[in-house]
Amino acid sequence: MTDQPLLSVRDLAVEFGHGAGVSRPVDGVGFEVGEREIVGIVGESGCGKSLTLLALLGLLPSGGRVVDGSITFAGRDLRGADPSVLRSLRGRQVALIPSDAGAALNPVARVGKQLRLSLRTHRPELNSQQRRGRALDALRRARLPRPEQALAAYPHELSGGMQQRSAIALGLQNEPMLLLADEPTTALDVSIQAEILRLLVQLRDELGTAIVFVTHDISTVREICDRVVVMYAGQVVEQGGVDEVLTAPRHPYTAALLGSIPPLGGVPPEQLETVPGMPPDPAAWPQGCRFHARCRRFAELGEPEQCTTAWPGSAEGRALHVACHFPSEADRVGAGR
Ligand SMILES: Nc1ncnc2c1ncn2[C@@H]1O[C@H](COP(=O)(O)OP(=O)(O)OP(=O)(O)O)[C@@H](O)[C@H]1O
Repeated sequence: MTDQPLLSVRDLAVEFGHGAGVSRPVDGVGFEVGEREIVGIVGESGCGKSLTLLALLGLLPSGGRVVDGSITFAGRDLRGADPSVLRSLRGRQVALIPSDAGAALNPVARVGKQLRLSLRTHRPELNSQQRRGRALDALRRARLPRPEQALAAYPHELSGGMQQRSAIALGLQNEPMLLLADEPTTALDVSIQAEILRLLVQLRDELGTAIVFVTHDISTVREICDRVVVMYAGQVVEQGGVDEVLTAPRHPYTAALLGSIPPLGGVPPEQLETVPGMPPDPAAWPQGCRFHARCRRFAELGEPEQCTTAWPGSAEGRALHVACHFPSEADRVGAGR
């Protein structure tokens, strides 16, 4: 790995709306991704994970805009980049795999045609025979069992798992440096989910592609990621190496998320605890630590005033970082809720 991270995001903020109706669902997010690294972004629904990914590629939904921060990819400033630069980057150096393969694949075009069209855009130097060969290679790499048949198939003729493998092949055939995967397995059966996760790790090992993996399920982070970024209410509350953060979470929110998944060995789903309460609204973020109203430690400590008045710090850069006024030194799963 070089000294410079492949991707560096600092103080990223995204807003929607205007005047009194403004909301800021991403509010000061910072993290880095090194070459060949798999970084998981985890947090409950609505905490800003997807918008963070979309902002990196200039793909925010209409009305959304980046209002603060910097995005540096392979030494280039992406925040200030021209839309044409971002367009040529997408699919060539950075690929996005959405949760629903249907959104990545065109339903009315055969898989092979879609792969070849993308190659024609990003690799104009290849002739049609080379494009076909390369498309076939991409499907083989994505471990489609009958790649020739898949080339000739329409997406609806493939199973959900095979569609997702085709979407991964489409994303990876140009050998991008970075793959952004937004909940890439949620639409799939549990056994297929595990296969797709294994596939992503294999592809990183074979091609050296760094991966940012967005999920609300912290157990998948444990399986495939090197580092984890925990988001809550538009901010990063804890980040660091997976082993460190997931075995000894320092932020009460991380501990609560870990308490809401089955321990290894499993318990019946009805006995699982979720994080009690609801996340706040991005149009009216609470003052101080945004988690305080749901934080067991805040209650146990007698509701310290600083938790309700002061944001506990920023979580930037690679170093293990926790944004809490009262972090655990060596918390254990569930102990900090
Ligand atoms: N198009 C939009 N206009 C206004 N606000 C939006 C828009 N899209 C998202 N938001 C707001 O941003 C918040 C974060 O959305 P985002 O999709 O990034 O969450 P997420 O963490 O990826 O959740 P999930 O796991 O459900 O996908 C949402 O809760 C919503 O309040």
